[in-house]
Amino acid sequence: MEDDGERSSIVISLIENRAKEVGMAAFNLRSASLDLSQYIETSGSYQNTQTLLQFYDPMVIIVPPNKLAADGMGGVSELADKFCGHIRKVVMARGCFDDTKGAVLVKSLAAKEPSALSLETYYKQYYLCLAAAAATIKWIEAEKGLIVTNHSLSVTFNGSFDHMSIDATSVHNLEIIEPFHSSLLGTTSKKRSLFQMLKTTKTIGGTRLLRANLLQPLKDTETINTRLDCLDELMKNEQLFFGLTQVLRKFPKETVCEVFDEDVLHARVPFVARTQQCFAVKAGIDGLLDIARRTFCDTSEAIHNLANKYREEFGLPNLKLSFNNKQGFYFSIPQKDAQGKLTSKFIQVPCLNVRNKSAAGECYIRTELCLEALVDAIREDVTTLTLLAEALCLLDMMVNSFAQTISSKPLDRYTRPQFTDDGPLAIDSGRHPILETIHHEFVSNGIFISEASNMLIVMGPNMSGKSTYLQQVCLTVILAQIGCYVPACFATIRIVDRIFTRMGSTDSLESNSSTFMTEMKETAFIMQNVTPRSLIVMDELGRATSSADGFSIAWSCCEKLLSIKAYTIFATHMENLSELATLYPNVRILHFDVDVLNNRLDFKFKLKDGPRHIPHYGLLLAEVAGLPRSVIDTAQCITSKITQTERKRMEVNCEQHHQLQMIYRAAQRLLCLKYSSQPEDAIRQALQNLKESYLDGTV
Ligand SMILES: Nc1ncnc2c1ncn2[C@@H]1O[C@H](COP(=O)(O)OP(=O)(O)OP(=O)(O)O)[C@@H](O)[C@H]1O
Repeated sequence: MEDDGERSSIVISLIENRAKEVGMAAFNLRSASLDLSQYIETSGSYQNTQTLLQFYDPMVIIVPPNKLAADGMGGVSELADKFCGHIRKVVMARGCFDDTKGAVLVKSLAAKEPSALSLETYYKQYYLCLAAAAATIKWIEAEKGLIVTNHSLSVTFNGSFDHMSIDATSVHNLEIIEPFHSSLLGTTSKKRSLFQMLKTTKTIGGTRLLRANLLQPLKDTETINTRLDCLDELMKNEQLFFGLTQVLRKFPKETVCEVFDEDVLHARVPFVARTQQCFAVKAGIDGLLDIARRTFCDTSEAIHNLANKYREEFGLPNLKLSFNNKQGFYFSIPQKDAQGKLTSKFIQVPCLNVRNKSAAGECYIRTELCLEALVDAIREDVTTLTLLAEALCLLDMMVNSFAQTISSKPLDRYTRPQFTDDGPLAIDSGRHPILETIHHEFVSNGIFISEASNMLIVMGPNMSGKSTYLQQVCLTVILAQIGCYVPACFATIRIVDRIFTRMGSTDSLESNSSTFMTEMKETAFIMQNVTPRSLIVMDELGRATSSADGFSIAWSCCEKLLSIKAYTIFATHMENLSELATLYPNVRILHFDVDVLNNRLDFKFKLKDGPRHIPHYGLLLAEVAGLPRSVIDTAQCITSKITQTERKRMEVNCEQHHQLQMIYRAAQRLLCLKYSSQPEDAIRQALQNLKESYLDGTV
């Protein structure tokens, strides 16, 4: 690769969509590498993009032509201007930002396809950075005469540097933005998503910020804690909370609507649109505009009066007064009515029409002048205004969403979470934030997962609450990392940098994949992208193929995940998987408590320690679902024979490894005490208790 001795060797392309999602492609000419990033911009001043630009310090920034965003913000093009003191800005036509071409280029040029794009769906999801890649490569080829040969480019994909990354599948599985349309709880009522639950914001900016935060929670403990401090203050100081709620309700209206009339809306019907445009600026702002507006109203009224007069005078009840942008007002009369009745008087309409049109034209010109004057007046303060708008959006999210949600629950239902960099993920009496609002007797469950015990295997019959629990833990972490209280008595969270989920079992017709292939592709994606700070939840991995293969895949995936420090929760029906705990002391087995009464399962939804064998729960549930008795009897016979020998072998194994497990459990308790904020006396006592239970063999 050529090095022309320039200070920087990085070429960046930037593009954004209307939802303020930004795609960036950073090409390093020296190292022949391409970094792709795509993230949602959470601030009007493009803080995320600025951080990345500072990080890369590019020599060229390529942007599409400037187009004011819907909210009047300048967009990435204007941002590039800011950075262009010493950097060259290049504007390339939108057509050069071609995501399909970008995807083809990345696939063919990359030495190794970036694992983050290993699923076809991710090529669709990350279309913006692929569009940026197409523009970057085109510019490099044309301007630098540099041709990248096939399979030689090192391509990496980053989400955003400062945020937790949640892939699209997990956003769907966790029902963060949209709920599944399921009939959970035996009702057909539409379940809400986390976004819908929290969407009590009052401004569009606040709602957008909330959505962006849920899709990209924070990773920076300081910012999260600052938000939580604000929330503490709001929860303590009722007057402040209600005061801010009131002010926020009025604020945007008072400032924005000093000049413009808030009731004036965009309209499609031509005459209504013309009227709305004439009345966009409030009366009293511009004298000449008021006069032009009066003329417009007078001529419009005169035309309507004339139509009424002609109807009566010439006996034309079917005379219709219409309007279009080209002709203005015009009469239409059915031909049979018009014959022999029309006189030259009808010519008067065009005269009124011309006056009406010119009055509207005058209104437009004056309105534009008012708009320019307004823009001039605020131009100097635009940076301050942008910051103010950002602060207002944040305040809207904190007050109207977070504080409002928490305060609408009974006292102490939500608590402030704590954070560590390498401590456990510990939640006491956690609840599912959405299901607990629907289900009045929702049973709380905790979690303790640490580096000494970084995998939980959760077992239990169907319908015992496994999937709900997995979703609950992830949603709690997300809530904590956006700076909100969480539905639990206590929570301490190791900052999570990625959440991965493998749940559900739907075929992907779109990508022509079977249930099993979809499952495997998603699992491969997790294995390739997992980091030591990830939280992984897997629901019944390996059930979509033959039981032996499914089991071996589940087992080996667990082994792979155990070798890194990521925290994994694995829900399964495969009882044999509990044997992992006999080989790996950092695996902990839990089960959902269920009683069997008169051949019926009584679900307790309470998570308990250790494995528990419930004989033939699948058959019991199948019977409830209506499978014929004879079929159930035969199945019962077969399954007893298979499981008897298997159970004996497992029990022997368990006993042998009891001692090792005890050591690990003691280590876990010690780790817990290390991060405990209890007074010294209490910790001494806990250590003493631990010693005694260890000696008794009851840890
Ligand atoms: N903690 C809880 N408290 C009260 N009800 C719960 C709780 N957890 C789950 N439920 C109820 O149980 C139903 C089934 O839960 P869930 O789907 O999580 O079970 P599952 O064990 O994953 O089942 P399967 O193995 O068949 O997928 C939920 O729809 C909910 O109504």
